[in-house]
Amino acid sequence: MKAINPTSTHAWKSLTDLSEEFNTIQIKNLFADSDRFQKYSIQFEDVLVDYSKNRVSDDVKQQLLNLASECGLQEAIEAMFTGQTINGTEGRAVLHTALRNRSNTPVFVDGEDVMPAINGVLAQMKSFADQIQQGEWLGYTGKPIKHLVNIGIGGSDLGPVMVTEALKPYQHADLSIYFVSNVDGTHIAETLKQVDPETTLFFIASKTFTTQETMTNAHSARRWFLAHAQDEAAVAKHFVALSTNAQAVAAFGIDTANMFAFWDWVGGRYSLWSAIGLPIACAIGFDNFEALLAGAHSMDQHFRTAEFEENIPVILALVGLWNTNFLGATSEAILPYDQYLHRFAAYFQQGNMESNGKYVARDGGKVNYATGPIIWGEPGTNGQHAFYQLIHQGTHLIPCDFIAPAISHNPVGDHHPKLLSNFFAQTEALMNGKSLEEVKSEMEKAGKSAEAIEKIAPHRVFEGNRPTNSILVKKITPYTLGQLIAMYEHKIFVQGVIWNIYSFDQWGVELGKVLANAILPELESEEAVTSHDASTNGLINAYKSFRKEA
Ligand SMILES: O=P(O)(O)OC[C@H]1O[C@](O)(CO)[C@@H](O)[C@@H]1O
Repeated sequence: MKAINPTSTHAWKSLTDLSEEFNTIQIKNLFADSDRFQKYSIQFEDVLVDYSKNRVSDDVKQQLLNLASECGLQEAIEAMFTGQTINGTEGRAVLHTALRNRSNTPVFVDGEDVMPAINGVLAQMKSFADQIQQGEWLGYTGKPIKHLVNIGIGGSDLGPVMVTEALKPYQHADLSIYFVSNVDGTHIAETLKQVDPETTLFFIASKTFTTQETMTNAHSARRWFLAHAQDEAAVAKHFVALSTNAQAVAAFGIDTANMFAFWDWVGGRYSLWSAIGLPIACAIGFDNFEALLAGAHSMDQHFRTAEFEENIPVILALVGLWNTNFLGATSEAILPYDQYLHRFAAYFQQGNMESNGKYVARDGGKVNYATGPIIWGEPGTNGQHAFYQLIHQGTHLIPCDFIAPAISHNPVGDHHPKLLSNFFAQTEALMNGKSLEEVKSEMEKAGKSAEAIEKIAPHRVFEGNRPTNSILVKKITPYTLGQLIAMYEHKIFVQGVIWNIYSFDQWGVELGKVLANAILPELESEEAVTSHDASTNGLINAYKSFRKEA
């Protein structure tokens, strides 16, 4: 992959010039072009992406496309899909696309086709998920499994949580699923209160099988289980491992026959397509898991082959980059108008921020431009009654992605048209705003006094001109969900390429882990610590003093 400082490109300079005009240009005025919606929206199968409500013109779009070319995007895409070592700091390929490569064409890493191994694990997953779904996998007292408990954190948690929540309508009626991630004992304790050891299956999900939180929760689950089962041999019926580390799985006491493998070229936050997806397959059935893979594969094909100007992930990435690097946005909100997608923003908080939250460029120098934005969001309409105030009238420019299905899984009364009317209204309001004149005239019509109008009217003005993308899908199915996830994954990839950073490592999470491991033994004794700065010493010593009263 080319290592190019994007600010040294011709396109970056042109975009900088254009940004002077586009910092103040009114999006609503751009709609004087009656073809704007057609020109600035892309439909791929049942996914429609409308990016027309952005401060984007033909010139801006052209320069963004030039930027992508100058930064070697096409070569970078091919490098990823063909298994080249694009994770430069860990010396690894990045092949979540191979995990869902339904065309089954060979994909080589170091001269070896990875597809047979992928297909082998998928077959193992199918056989296991079928047994769970059909009530054939029996616990130590001969009863079928009813409760699925995934123990994992980060990428070994967020993907399966988000997908099983999003696809709840597809979940087997006799199965319930729980997720334990936090090392806070409350998480495992409250979960174990809800399940029965005779009918519970634990998935210990960890790429490394060394993560402190996961191992601590896994040991607690094992102790709890053995306190009931009183038989080590029963562990094999109730614990499976999803990992790349067979040695650590065996050391934990899980038979490697109950291990579902994946590989170092699967990044944690891109791993739901791998064995990490086993709880998904068990909850919604393997056919539905395969449909999820197929949806992602279709988006992969679109991403790899569509012209950049008609390429959804590329366009979303470029528009996001325009907002971040040229129009001053520092965060992006993901706002699904679908209750089932309530963990979607949290999922991409890791996906995006762990990938592109980096200030070191590929050559080891410090970047001189903004990289990954802060990602956040909640489902509409809840967010409207919480933080939309700031999006509409705050001092920060916050580009928003609105996501909604046209068809609800729960067509109760008029809930869905009401939900969607809010979606459409918000994007319109964010763009159009409301002028002082409009407010004054409304207040006059409502019979307000001149004094009240003078005092209150400015507070009721909306500047508007807030950029939004609208992503409308026909229905949230396993297939379309796979498409949406892959769409955002590739958006992150494109931005990482242009920002000239390594999107697939996560060194920034290491320091805190190391320091916590150093502090843990210091918490054992009651003696005051003096080994840190005054604040950290003070806090540790206050903790030791408070806990005496426990
Ligand atoms: O699957 P593992 O190895 O337990 O790691 C869990 C998570 O921890 C991280 O390494 C961050 O600490 C994530 O990238 C990863 O998804």
